[in-house]
Amino acid sequence: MAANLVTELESTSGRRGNRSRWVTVVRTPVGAAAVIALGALLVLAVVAPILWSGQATRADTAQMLHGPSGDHWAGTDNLGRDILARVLVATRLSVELALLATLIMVVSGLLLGTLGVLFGRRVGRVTAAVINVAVAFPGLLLALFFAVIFGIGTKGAVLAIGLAGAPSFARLVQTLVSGVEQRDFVLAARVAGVNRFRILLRHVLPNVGEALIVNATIGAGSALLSFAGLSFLGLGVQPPDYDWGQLLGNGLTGIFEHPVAALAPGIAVVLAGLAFNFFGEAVAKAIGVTTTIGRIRVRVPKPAVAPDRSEADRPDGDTVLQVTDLRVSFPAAGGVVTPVRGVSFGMARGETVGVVGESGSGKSLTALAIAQLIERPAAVEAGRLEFLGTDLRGGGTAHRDLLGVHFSMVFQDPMTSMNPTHRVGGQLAEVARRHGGLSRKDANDRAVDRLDAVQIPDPRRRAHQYPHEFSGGMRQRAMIGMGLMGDPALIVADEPTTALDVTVQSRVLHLLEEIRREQNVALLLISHDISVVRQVCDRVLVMYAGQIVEDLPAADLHSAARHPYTRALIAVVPDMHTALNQPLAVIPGRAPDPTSYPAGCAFAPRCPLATAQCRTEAPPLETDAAGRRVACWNAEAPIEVIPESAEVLCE
Ligand SMILES: Nc1ncnc2c1ncn2[C@@H]1O[C@H](COP(=O)(O)OP(=O)(O)OP(=O)(O)O)[C@@H](O)[C@H]1O
Repeated sequence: MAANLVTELESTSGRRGNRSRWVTVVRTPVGAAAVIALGALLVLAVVAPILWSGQATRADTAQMLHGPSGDHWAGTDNLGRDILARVLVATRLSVELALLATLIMVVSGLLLGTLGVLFGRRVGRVTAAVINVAVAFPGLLLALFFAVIFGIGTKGAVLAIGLAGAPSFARLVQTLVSGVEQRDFVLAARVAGVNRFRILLRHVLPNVGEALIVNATIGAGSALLSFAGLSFLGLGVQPPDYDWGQLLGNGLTGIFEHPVAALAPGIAVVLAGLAFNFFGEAVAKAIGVTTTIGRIRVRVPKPAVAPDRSEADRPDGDTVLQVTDLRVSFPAAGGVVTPVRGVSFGMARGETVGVVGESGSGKSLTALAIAQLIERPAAVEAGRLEFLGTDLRGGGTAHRDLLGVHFSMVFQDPMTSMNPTHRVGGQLAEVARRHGGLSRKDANDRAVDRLDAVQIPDPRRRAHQYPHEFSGGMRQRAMIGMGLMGDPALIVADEPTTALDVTVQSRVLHLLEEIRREQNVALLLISHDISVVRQVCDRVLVMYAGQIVEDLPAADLHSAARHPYTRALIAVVPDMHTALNQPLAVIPGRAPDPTSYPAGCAFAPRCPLATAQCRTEAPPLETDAAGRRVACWNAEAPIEVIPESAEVLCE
């Protein structure tokens, strides 16, 4: 409760903080000047042609090339037209063209930069290579190149400047998008079966939008300057139309006799460029602290939600998941690394299976492979990979729908599991709408009901809040609620409590256990913490170096673990008898890197029982009469060896 309160206070102050940061920016001299200048520029662009176009086009042969006077503050041009009026009137065309070029830059940059999200990594890599080549050319050179291609004139210049800016904008989009793409809420949306286009629109772009807008604003300033440059060179706006660049070019011909004719449009270009740039910089500064990719702010997420499906829709039998010889590989410098090497296990309805092992043992990759969340260039292979009787190998929309409805995933960090830009209730409702075809109202009602089911107080009000308004434990419970929007047969929870404090941890675990019991859902709980797994699970899979080395009932962990690695994991858990004045025990040595697994048993270099056979021959995972599995040549070594080996292992 206290934790919730603190987080809520922090959240509220965070929101207030965001608002006050904006106010602070407007109050800074640069921020205020940028806002005023940009506002004035836009107003001028609208009103100047209405007020002064007559004066700007009226030729007066008696007043040709006059210097500044009371009637003509900036003098007159070679036809006797008022230069100041022309500069003011040219504001509209100059700004319009700059904005148009910026729009082309943004749209083409967005298209290029998001191809990877829409069409997969391979397309993304090709696009990135093309962008990298394009970015290597100076922008002005590209603009001149395109200007020649599209022809001299306004249209050609707009296209040239827009397309010349596209590669660097596309690179920015790619960088920002790739930072969001692998975040848990995006993975959750993928598990929920949300298609790529919708993931891009609803989850990815809202989280990078502000940074893109800021950069587009700065880009508009650059486009304005580039446009002036092209018009100045005679490649942009052509008479009788005129913009600042063209006025500048005209003024420069007589700069020694009549410098104001060149200065006036020159000053206009510089001031307008600065207004856009400073505005962009000021906004960037305002949102820089909070925005970035993980920023907590306005709208929110997409969860793994889905509507009910009757029991009859499910395949027969008690088996929820069957995994045989699962392997996950990645291309690496020296060839291929395989951090998951032949994992096999099954799960029955209502069963709770824990997966333990040191960091890097392949626990998360196993879960991600089951959830179909591993993409190329990584490769997932399996002898069998069946969820509710359906073969998941090869992917496909049907599998996505099946996973979206009956599979749910709870990630480690409740802060990143939900999309910070959407309301919690909306995120829960999304998959119900997608998979169940529920109306918005029904989906929202179900979301409230599910929030209630995971013990979120005042669920109707909470459904309207954003994730940053929830405490860590509440967010994690909401994430679990998201998984309950459908009719889950399997919940995979990857370190669901690691980021939470101890009291909240036990509430979340208790909730998962309650759901498992009441709804007969299978639970795959991944954890570093063998004592948590022992409390919650029926069965434990012990992973080491990408393989299952032992599979045994959780109740037997202390009394009947046979693999020296399992024994060591148990031995290093502190208990009531652990001396508080001694450093905590650790398993000596290091787990092998996936790039260099040793021959024989991967644990042999750290194992006190290792023999010559262990070092040369990998032990098979053998099943005993009781259904327990172990991969160790010395599994039958007397159990008394545990305290002894623990001592050795915990030196
Ligand atoms: N995209 C990747 N490319 C190459 N190697 C990877 C990639 N993702 C994970 N690995 C490697 O695979 C191994 C297993 O990773 P995994 O995340 O499954 O471990 P884990 O047991 O879940 O560890 P932790 O408990 O720290 O999350 C690690 O050595 C990791 O470095």
